[in-house]
Amino acid sequence: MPTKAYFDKYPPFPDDIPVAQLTRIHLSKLLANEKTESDAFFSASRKLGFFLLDFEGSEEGEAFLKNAEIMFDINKEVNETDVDEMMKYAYRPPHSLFGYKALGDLKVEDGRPDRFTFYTTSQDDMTDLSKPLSHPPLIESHRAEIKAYFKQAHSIISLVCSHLDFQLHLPPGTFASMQPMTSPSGTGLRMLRYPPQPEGDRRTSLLGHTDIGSLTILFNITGGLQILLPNKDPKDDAGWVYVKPEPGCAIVNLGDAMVEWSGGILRSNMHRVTFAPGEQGKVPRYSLAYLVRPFGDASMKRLAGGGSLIPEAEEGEDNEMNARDWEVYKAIGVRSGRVNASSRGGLPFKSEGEKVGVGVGAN
Ligand SMILES: O=C(O)CCC(=O)C(=O)O
Ligand SMILES: [Fe+2]
Repeated sequence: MPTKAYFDKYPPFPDDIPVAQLTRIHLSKLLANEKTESDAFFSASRKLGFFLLDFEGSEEGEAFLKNAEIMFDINKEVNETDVDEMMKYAYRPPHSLFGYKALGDLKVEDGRPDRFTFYTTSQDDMTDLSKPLSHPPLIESHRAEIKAYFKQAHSIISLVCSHLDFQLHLPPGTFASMQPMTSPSGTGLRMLRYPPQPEGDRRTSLLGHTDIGSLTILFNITGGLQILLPNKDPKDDAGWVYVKPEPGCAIVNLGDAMVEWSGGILRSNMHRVTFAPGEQGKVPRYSLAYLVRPFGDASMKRLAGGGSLIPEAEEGEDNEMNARDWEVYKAIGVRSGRVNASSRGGLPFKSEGEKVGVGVGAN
């Protein structure tokens, strides 16, 4: 989340509600290759698939926080622009998630409409890898800052990936090579706005899901994000707990691509957004999600072999699709209700070089 100055603009998160216990990982310690921090990061990536990444105390991290604040300012303005104007830039799911999503375009679990809007920019577009997409003037006038944000976020992701390589005994650069900035991908920066909900009619705004891509860096200031605790039923409200936003930190989570590549060792955990708790529920909620997707032609097969700790796939177990086709397949499945999202991965794992033969997707 941005710095304390931005938190001070909002009512406080209540201190008397249960919250998820996320491990706090420090960017500065990952940059310094501290083994205990790397181990803690890996453990959180397997057990919960969510952790807090603290940017304070690192020059790179603090520059990123500053730019995140600029993104929050843009978020507020773009999502508060007149809806008729924004509909000129509407997104086109399932093939493109870039652009504007109007209020209520998606459904929550019980079939009622969602309660949020978003505007998503494409990394390829903003870094000049693809031909420019059309945007409202506000976004056009901030291309330089958005491009800088993509570069900063991608550099952080590459660092996280280098620790995954180390932990899984993969050659350096393996995970980063699945999502370089130089190859076209569906990677985007999503600016989300959740209007306050009327008292007496409060419910889920964004349905429970796992992220399709590899990694997400999420900033928010007010609460509302909830994660499903491991081994809990998504239909049971008691299994969902709020994540408390912390100044100077992002919430980082792993997505389904990581489960595919790691043969189920890494975890992609269900999460959803509901009304913000306490006084925070009375104000609009903004969040900022950098959603990393593998490059379009990337293989979704396991990164097994060559001494890695990832178990080899059994006959027929490997995912034969490339990332582009797999993402469309999954997006259509989720929208049509063919696929019910569930937390995946976090499977048992032997770190002493002895591999365990386990299937992908078991919970
Ligand atoms: O708005 C949030 O806090 C979460 C957004 C999210 O989970 C997503 O866009 O995938
Ligand atoms: Fe998500």
